[in-house]
Amino acid sequence: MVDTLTELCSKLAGLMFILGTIQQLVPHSFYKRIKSLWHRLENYVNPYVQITIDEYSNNKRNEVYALIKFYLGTKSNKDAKYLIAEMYKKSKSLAVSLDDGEEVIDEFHGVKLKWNSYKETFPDNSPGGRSQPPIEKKWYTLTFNRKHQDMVTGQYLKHVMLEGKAIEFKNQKQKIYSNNDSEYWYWYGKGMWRHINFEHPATFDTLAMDPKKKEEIINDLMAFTKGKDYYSKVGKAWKRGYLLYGPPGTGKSTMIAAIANFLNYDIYDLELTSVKDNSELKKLLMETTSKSIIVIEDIDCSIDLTGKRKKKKKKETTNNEEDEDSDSSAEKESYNKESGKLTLSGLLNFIDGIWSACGQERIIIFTTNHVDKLDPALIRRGRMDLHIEMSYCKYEAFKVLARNYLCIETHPMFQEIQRLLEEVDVSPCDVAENLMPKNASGMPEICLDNLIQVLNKFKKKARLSSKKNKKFSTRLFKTCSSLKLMFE
Ligand SMILES: Nc1ncnc2c1ncn2[C@@H]1O[C@H](COP(=O)(O)OP(=O)(O)OP(=O)(O)O)[C@@H](O)[C@H]1O
Ligand SMILES: [Mg+2]
Repeated sequence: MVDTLTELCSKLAGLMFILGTIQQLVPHSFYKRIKSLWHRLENYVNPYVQITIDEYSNNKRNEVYALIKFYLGTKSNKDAKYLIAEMYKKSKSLAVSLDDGEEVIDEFHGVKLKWNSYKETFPDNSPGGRSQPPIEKKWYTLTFNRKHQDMVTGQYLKHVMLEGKAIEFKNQKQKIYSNNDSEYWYWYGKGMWRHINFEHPATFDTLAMDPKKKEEIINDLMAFTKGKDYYSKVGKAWKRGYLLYGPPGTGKSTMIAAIANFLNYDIYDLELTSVKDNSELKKLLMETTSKSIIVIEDIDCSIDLTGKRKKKKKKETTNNEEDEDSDSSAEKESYNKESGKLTLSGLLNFIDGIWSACGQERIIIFTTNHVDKLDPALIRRGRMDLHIEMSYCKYEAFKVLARNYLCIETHPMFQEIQRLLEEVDVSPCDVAENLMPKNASGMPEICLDNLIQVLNKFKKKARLSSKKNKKFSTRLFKTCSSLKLMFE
């Protein structure tokens, strides 16, 4: 069969030569007719088109090849007999791909497409190359009928790329980035972000909080990830802001880890105190990727934004231009004229300025222990779309912790714990700490009893401090009354 085809091709090449000669001898219109007849004959004999995708192009790894490899990995399980399982450096699990010489038939919109995998090895003839292992050349070919060429190049290959990217993303290990000190990247020429693999075990299942609130957050996240078309329809950048607030140890950082694991997003942990000025903040933002969470922890401690705003308000008041709407005043501000400083307006631009739209699918999270200290402009809806209060541990949250730490759903001692949790403010962190088995026996009763004792101590402390507060306020009241009498 191959021999016959080779013979046919050489005959067609001969005909081509004859056609070239005819072009010079016959009138143009006649030549055009012969040419169209020729094309029809050519399509009849060989109606197939073949596209080759090499593993390397211009000495660089071809990204398209890598994406096709991911795509074919999912298709190959049904058709191909010989597969290769590989563990990529960046991958969470084993990736399966076609072995050399294998073939897969794919179908798209009812059209059959044939993929083949090839490998060739040859010795390295470069100077000193003899001692090196042989050079490997790998490539895929995609064969399809010529009449589907537009569909294949227009739609099918786009579909393969998108699917390949989705599989690559799902398999990729998550990373957590932290920003380098500006001097570090200036002098050492390193990037602005440093990263390590992110391997936090927190999930929404292990997060102790009110189940209704948890469901709301999960629904919000799911709507966000599926909202590409919606965001573009309403003309909004595809990003969402969350403000997590609450006392220490209530799970704000744990929530961030759970969100990252739920969405499989990378985390950019932005340390504002290491950022020199607004332009550096802008550069940092531009270096973040899509499908990521930008986190600013303890935003109230990171930068004295409120102080600067207060100064401005004072100035405005003296000018008799007091503006009650702090939000709009913040947006207008170009105060401080302190170019070379990180300012509130810089941060607001970071969140929703024009350059915040330079990537897609991004979540920005602020955490704070003191929500009342924050400038209203910073956390208004639209910037921080969802305000999530992480509160003290109540009974529902305790049950999640008991399941996590002791593997129990219920216990007779739960009743007393429920009663105590209604009376005292204790963080999930403190509850979790007391549920951890402290000896080898790991008996749940010991841990629960331990927790009850601690809760009782909290209760006693709370009672004492409320008594002290009462005494103090009575004394204050008395002093004020006597002062009032004196002045009257
Ligand atoms: N809601 C929670 N669900 C599960 N574990 C929690 C929760 N809250 C706290 N923990 C446990 O307590 C530890 C501390 O919690 P975390 O660091 O998330 O608190 P935080 O609110 O970020 O505190 P801070 O305000 O001090 O930063 C976590 O490692 C986790 O084990
Ligand atoms: Mg924290």
